[in-house]
Amino acid sequence: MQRVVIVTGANSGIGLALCERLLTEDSQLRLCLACRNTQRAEAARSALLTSHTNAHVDLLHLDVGSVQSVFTAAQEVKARYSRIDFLYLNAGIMPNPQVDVKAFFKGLFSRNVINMFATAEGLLTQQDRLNSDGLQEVFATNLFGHFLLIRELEPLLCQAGHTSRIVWTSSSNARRSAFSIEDMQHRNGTEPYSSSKYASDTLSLALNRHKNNQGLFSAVICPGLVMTNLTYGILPSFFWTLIMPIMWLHWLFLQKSESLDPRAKYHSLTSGLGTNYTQPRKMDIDDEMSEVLYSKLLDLERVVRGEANEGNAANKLINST
Ligand SMILES: NC(=O)C1=CN([C@@H]2O[C@H](COP(=O)(O)OP(=O)(O)OC[C@H]3O[C@@H](n4cnc5c(N)ncnc54)[C@H](OP(=O)(O)O)[C@@H]3O)[C@@H](O)[C@H]2O)C=CC1
Ligand SMILES: CC(C)=CCC[C@@H](C)[C@H]1CC[C@H]2C3=C(CC[C@]12C)[C@@]1(C)CCC(=O)C[C@@H]1CC3
Repeated sequence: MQRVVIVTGANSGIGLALCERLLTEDSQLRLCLACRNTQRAEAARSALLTSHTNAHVDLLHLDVGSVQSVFTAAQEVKARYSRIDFLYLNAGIMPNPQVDVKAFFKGLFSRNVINMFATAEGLLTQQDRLNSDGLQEVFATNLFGHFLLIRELEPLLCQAGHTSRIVWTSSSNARRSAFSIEDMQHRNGTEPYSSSKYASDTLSLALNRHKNNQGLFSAVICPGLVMTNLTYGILPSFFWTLIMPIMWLHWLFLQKSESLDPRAKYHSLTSGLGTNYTQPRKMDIDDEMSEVLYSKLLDLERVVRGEANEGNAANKLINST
């Protein structure tokens, strides 16, 4: 049977590389690129069709950071497909990143140096803002839009006798201490990216608890450090060339293993000999918090559905979540 795969943020970076790989693994796929920028999406589709001439590649307009766009895109998906096999939740932003250079040099000579290179702990802050729905942009894009998409697509994801999978592109930068359940949108901090990625790890756990019995399974992956538009937004490309030898040395310390566990994040790594492999690592998440987050997201979903139906002002949202 032809498998249906949807990838958000598929027009560049990791999303596009993933699509390339998926078509190499299974040329019969029905692959749907869910992107907000139509021009870039078309360019991505053409590039994929150049290397996979007979592939079936669809385009879907989706701005995952806009509630209305998610609802419209989900309607379109339901009209096009009767089920979804894989939903890759990959779109993500890190707006206005700032590197704390002082902390970097301090970290370089500390015992925490390996961890610093792997997770950027203490090094990176961002400037977030409210979007037109009245939500924090990073939370809305990296987490909530994807949550709404899952909720809207449940009829296609939870089908009797069929297994569907959700895969979140998380990050080693996801950190418990950057996330507060009282402030899930991260209105008050300076690490919205880290917070949103921790929230997706936690949400994945709750989704597994609530949906496994309906045939829906959620997994979290960590791509490591990849040179994309996102990383070029942190440092210019010549800087990356300069620090690459240090970054590469870090990966030499990583070892190989394999399993499948809803509490593990699957890290994509490269050994010192250049072999690529995946390593599951336990996530710092717990059932209780994942349950609270899940119910808070459901509350927020009810609010935005009310907003979408009534067309009310965004201010209500800000006060109620
Ligand atoms: N690069 C890295 O080292 C790491 C990246 N990641 C994660 O990988 C994922 C992909 O990022 P990466 O490939 O690096 O960076 P890119 O900036 O190349 O890709 C991000 C993708 O997300 C899309 N996107 C952003 N905002 C929206 C939106 N509102 N609606 C729809 N699509 C949107 C972008 O589309 P557009 O062209 O329209 O902007 C683009 O296609 C992200 O979730 C990121 O957090 C995780 C760990 C490390
Ligand atoms: C000389 C100087 C100022 C070097 C700074 C190095 C940092 C810019 C990198 C060290 C670890 C990197 C890292 C990321 C960004 C760049 C670093 C902070 C990510 C946060 C990028 C996006 C992710 O999702 C995870 C990455 C972890 C490691």
